Amino acid sequence: MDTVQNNTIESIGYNVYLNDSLNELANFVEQGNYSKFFILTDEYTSVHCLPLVEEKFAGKTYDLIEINAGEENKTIDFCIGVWKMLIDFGADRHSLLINVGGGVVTDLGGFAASTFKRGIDFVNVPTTVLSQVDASVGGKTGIDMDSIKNIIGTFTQPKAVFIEQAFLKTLPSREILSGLAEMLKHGLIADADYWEALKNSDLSIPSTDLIAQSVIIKNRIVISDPTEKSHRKALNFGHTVGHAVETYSLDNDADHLTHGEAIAIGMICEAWLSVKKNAGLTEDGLNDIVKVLTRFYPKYKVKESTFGALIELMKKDKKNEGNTINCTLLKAVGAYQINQICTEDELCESLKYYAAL
Ligand SMILES: NC(=O)c1ccc[n+]([C@@H]2O[C@H](COP(=O)([O-])OP(=O)(O)OC[C@H]3O[C@@H](n4cnc5c(N)ncnc54)[C@H](O)[C@@H]3O)[C@@H](O)[C@H]2O)c1
Ligand SMILES: O=C(O)C(=O)C[C@@H](O)[C@H](O)[C@H](O)COP(=O)(O)O
Ligand SMILES: [Zn+2]
Repeated sequence: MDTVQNNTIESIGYNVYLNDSLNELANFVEQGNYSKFFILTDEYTSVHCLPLVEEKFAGKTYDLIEINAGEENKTIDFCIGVWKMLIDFGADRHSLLINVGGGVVTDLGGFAASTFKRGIDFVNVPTTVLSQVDASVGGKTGIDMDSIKNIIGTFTQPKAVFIEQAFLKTLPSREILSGLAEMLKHGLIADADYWEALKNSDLSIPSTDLIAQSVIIKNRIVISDPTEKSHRKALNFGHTVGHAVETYSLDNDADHLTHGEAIAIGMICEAWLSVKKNAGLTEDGLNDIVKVLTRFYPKYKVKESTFGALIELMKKDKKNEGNTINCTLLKAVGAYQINQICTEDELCESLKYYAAL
């Protein structure tokens, strides 16, 4: 479970396949006893990634469902579109949905499948770094609504995940960096050696070994707490502030932040809070985190006039209980503390710290 064996990582009732994984997909499709196959893509993955998947379909028929690319389309409207297509194409309960894309496709596709006819099987073929190391694994499915990230969703595990490094050749470098933010998060919450390795690696296209290390860290945490009652909140480090900044940017900037860019900002703020609130992280640890994250990610202008709106968004975070804002902080590089209540003033101070860097 904690290692890669035969290019496979075992999760909760399903396997994550690495290397040669599209042949595993072909086997899965061949042996699965499914009545119909559906492939979900977005407008770019249908061009760049679908051909590689199609090669493995060798004669099997499938129906293609395509959504518009981008976070702004991770909505109920596109989900309804997917449900309608499933109905029109005659999907039954023995159908399989194959999500080929980044986190938007795997989140929305997983949600559509987990609710269609009360749930049909789905598998993920993640095509971005972010979806390979994070979104495709662990069973969080969902869509955004009313400017709240992932507010509607389910915990439903895929039947398998097929990670193929070849997809990353066409991925823009900004998207590679977006996924790197979640990899760095995995180091920060759980593995200081991995954090060091990432700092010193060529990350233009992350190696399958680094991707596997991230999946192992995420998978270990998910297995311990699949529905986020406690320790899974570790995977949300950087996301209290990060999701607020991401949503704000989505609603206000023409060229909005990627998920990873926003989480990088959130990780700086929440690392600062970790020191400020004596969670354990040292000043040196904070400086190291800031140095690394500001090297990878361009500075984003967070204006003080937006702090109020950002706090309102943080109040809607799913980790909160009652009226408090609940963060995951760092005990050290490689160790976390969940359920750390932060006041609005503290959160504003952390944003000021980021803004002044
Ligand atoms: N469920 C989870 O556990 C989880 C974890 C992390 C993030 N997420 C969610 O994932 C989403 C972000 O996912 P993402 O970063 O993959 O973004 P994304 O799905 O929007 O993909 C980014 C862009 O890359 C394009 N693309 C995808 N693969 C490509 C390829 N191989 N070549 C060329 N272009 C390609 C897409 O069309 C899109 O334009 C967010 O909604 C986030 O909330 C979910
Ligand atoms: O898998 C998890 O658990 C995570 O929190 C991973 C995050 O990187 C991811 O962005 C997730 O979608 C956030 O979930 P949410 O419950 O905060 O919406
Ligand atoms: Zn994330």
